[in-house]
Amino acid sequence: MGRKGVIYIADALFIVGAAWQALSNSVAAMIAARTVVGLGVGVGSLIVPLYISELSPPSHRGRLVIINVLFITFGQLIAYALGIILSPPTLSQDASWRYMLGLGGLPAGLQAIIMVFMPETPRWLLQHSRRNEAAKVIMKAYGSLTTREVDQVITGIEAGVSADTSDTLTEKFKLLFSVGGNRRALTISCLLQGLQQACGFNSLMYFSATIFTMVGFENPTATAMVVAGTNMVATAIAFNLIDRLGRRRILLLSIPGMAIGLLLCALAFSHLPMLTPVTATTPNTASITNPWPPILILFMALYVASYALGIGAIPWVVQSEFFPMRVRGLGTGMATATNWILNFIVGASFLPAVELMYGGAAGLFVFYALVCVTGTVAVWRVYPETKGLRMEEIEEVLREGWGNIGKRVD
Ligand SMILES: O[C@H]1[C@H](O)[C@@H](O)[C@H](O)[C@@H](O)[C@H]1O
Repeated sequence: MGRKGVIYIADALFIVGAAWQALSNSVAAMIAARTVVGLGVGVGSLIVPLYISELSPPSHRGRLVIINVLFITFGQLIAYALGIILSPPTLSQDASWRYMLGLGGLPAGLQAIIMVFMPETPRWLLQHSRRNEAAKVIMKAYGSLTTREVDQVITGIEAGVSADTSDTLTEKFKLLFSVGGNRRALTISCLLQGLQQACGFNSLMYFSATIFTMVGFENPTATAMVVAGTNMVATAIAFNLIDRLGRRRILLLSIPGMAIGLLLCALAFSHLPMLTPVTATTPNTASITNPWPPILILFMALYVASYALGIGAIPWVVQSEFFPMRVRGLGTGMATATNWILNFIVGASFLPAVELMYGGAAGLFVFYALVCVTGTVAVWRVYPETKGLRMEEIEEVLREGWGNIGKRVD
């Protein structure tokens, strides 16, 4: 079917799911429709970074994968903006949510149209013995290469392809877990993806409007755009920094930065009279004279910016370049699954945790800060700097142990 085929499937799931949500008239239909969209999210978030990394020349791979994250954060910002624009009085209560959910199919439709003009990846073409087409795609994607250089790239890809196609899934699992370098690549990728979610960032993405209602903002959705906007701007900055500063250094600055931001948010929460998430349907006007709400926004922006500069984008880059070709599909699949499982747990536990935990939101943010502190130690222990290394050299670094930890490679 090819990588493009799988992208079309993801797009179809988004379009059908979005239309179904917009037209649904019962909770059961809505759950079914959201499940379809959920499948689209799962398929899309695995295949798109893989497509990008297989198509891009090694020197640009990291930054091109971050462009994908940049567009995700842009989409999140647009979603918030549409939430404001389409709400009553612009549209009636019933029409507003139908349009919001239905419009979710639009970017997928656009992507499907653009994909018609995009090539298959050289790797897939070589897997299907379409050498001439693969050479053309490489020429186009890599820029100016001589025929000899193109041949070299093809030989490199073919070596991986032939090993890959002859392995069964069980063999791949065995390879992934029994070969030290692969196991280490898997540990690091899953650790980073897990940390990206367990730090609680998406509880802000999903519930910041609820949080701002709880502490008394009159226009909580507009305020929540600060979170989505900061996330996008800082991801754009990460795009420029990643190859210059090095991933390890960025991570070891950004994760402690997040812990500080979270603790400061907890401090702000403890000074705010808060409604519970359940009763917070109308703003808590009692706290409007309190100086802490704007301070809370500032602290949240610090947390979000620290997140987006490092752990928000880097795990996607790492998983696309740490695995040797032979186990890349399986390895990136497991790391992506780790991301979404923890995303689900954080999303589903946020409201009950605020309600039930000691200290409410403040307590929960202290917990997230502890996750960040543990994460900093784990990254410091196992993540080697790979700045400026080619993918084969990264394999070399992880073959014997956790690599050149803490040493500069430039
Ligand atoms: O890399 C992305 C990005 O940071 C998004 O803002 C976040 O919502 C996703 O969970 C994450 O995977």
